[in-house]
Amino acid sequence: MANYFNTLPLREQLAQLAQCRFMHTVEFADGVEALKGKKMVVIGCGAQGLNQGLNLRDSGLDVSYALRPEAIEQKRQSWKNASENGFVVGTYQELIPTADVVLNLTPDKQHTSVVNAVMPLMKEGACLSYSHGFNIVEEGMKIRDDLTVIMVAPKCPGSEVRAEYVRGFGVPTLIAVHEDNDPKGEGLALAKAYAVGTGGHKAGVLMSSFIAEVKSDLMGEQTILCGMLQTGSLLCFDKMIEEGIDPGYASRLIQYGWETVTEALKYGGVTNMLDRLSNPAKIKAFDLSEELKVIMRPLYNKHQDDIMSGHFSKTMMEDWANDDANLLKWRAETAETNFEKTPAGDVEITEQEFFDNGILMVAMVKAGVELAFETMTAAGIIAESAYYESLHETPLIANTIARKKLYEMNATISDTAEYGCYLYNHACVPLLADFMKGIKSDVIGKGLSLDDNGVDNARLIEVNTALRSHPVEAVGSVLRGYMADMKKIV
Ligand SMILES: NC(=O)C1=CN([C@@H]2O[C@H](COP(=O)(O)OP(=O)(O)OC[C@H]3O[C@@H](n4cnc5c(N)ncnc54)[C@H](OP(=O)(O)O)[C@@H]3O)[C@@H](O)[C@H]2O)C=CC1
Ligand SMILES: CC[C@](O)(C(C)=O)C(=O)O
Ligand SMILES: [Mg+2]
Ligand SMILES: [Mg+2]
Repeated sequence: MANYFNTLPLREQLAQLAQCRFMHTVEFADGVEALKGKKMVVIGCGAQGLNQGLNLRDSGLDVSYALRPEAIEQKRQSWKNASENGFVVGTYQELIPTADVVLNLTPDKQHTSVVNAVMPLMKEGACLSYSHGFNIVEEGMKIRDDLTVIMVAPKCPGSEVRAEYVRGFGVPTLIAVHEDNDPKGEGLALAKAYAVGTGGHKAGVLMSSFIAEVKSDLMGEQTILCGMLQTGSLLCFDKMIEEGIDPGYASRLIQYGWETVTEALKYGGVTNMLDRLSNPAKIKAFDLSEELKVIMRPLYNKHQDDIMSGHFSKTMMEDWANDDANLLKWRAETAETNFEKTPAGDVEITEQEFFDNGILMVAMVKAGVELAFETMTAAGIIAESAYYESLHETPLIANTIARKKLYEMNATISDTAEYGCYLYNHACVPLLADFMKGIKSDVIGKGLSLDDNGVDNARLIEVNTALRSHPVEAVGSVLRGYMADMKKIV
């Protein structure tokens, strides 16, 4: 198997990367009809498997779970997830031959072996679905000619796929049909019905390609979504301790601060997040973020370049072949960091205080969102896709940190995202060492504490104009217009 993307001529690579069309509500008028009465068999019952399955069943579809024998015999968590929720559970041999649609929701690392095991059992003309195209794009998996291959990729963690559905909404979703595998021309109808079944159509569906999804998903998760939040958490915590802030307060400010400041981002973009600060604090956050962008831009470019060239996937696959040695080591190291080991203190922080005392966190989010968006679009990824993979998903990942710190984030995201997050973190911490030397508790921990909130009018207008005219704000305000039913979290 060879990297599929790298086998394509440049013009085809560019065409696939640029594939992105926002789908209109009327295109989902048939609801889940294309899947009604069809047997959907999910392989794996983890973060995406369980939550997508619950939504699909609540949308009136027939869902069951095929698990590997050891998971059933040992009554593993996947078995508990499926059976305690009342789903039929069986082996591949029992369930795959009955399936009209097989949903491969196992970790990316397992896709080649899982697909090789289930493909011979799949009935003629059935459909194989993924929620991330790594196996097809980066590993070059070849699927039997009679099978339809689709992708329905929610742009958020599995827990939020369920939470948003239960709130009556959904999460933005990318759908695609693998052009090498659409023998009956029904891939799009199946993918649309699946997106409706998970609730995705209420938040916005992009008709994309396997390639555009993979190259943007990897970039978002490694940089702003997970890498930046992890790096920011560790650096901000250590700085506060160095500055004599109470550890319990510092821990709480970060653990819940990402969620609070990015809630403002979710509702009104970077502009609204910075508008929540006083005028002097806004100018300070803006200046810090401009400085951060200059320092971090080469790192964002490197991540995007390594993703495009296949270097990232090659090195991660080497780690897979080495029993995840790096992943497991980095996971254990993260558990030992000061931030992870310090429980949030029993101290009240008001919603506004998270902004006032977290100016650096706001600056980091702004810098990360804008850099990720700028880097993705410069690489040929369309603005809508880049928006979902940067600004839109950041609050959804921040929510996981509020639950149980970095542990929860890294447990909830895919192993692929977790691996990329550590790579970014290891490169970004030393990169920001000098910058952090100049940081004091006025921008993280205590707030500016000014007697006078006066600012220079011309400078404030300059900052406001720059904020509002960034391209992520333009596409964001259009896309958020489609998400009017989005529910408040904090
Ligand atoms: N995590 C997320 O939020 C997102 C994930 N995705 C994509 O969704 C897919 C699933 O990821 P995610 O939900 O994180 O996965 P998880 O790690 O949460 O779940 C994996 C499931 O697969 C089972 N599994 C593991 N190894 C094997 C194997 N060799 N054979 C069969 N089953 C196996 C596990 O059960 P057991 O070990 O008990 O057998 C478990 O139930 C990936 O393609 C990922 O990129 C897309 C968007 C977001
Ligand atoms: C942010 C990581 C993600 O891509 C996701 C939840 O969308 C993943 O792979 O987990
Ligand atoms: Mg993703
Ligand atoms: Mg991902």
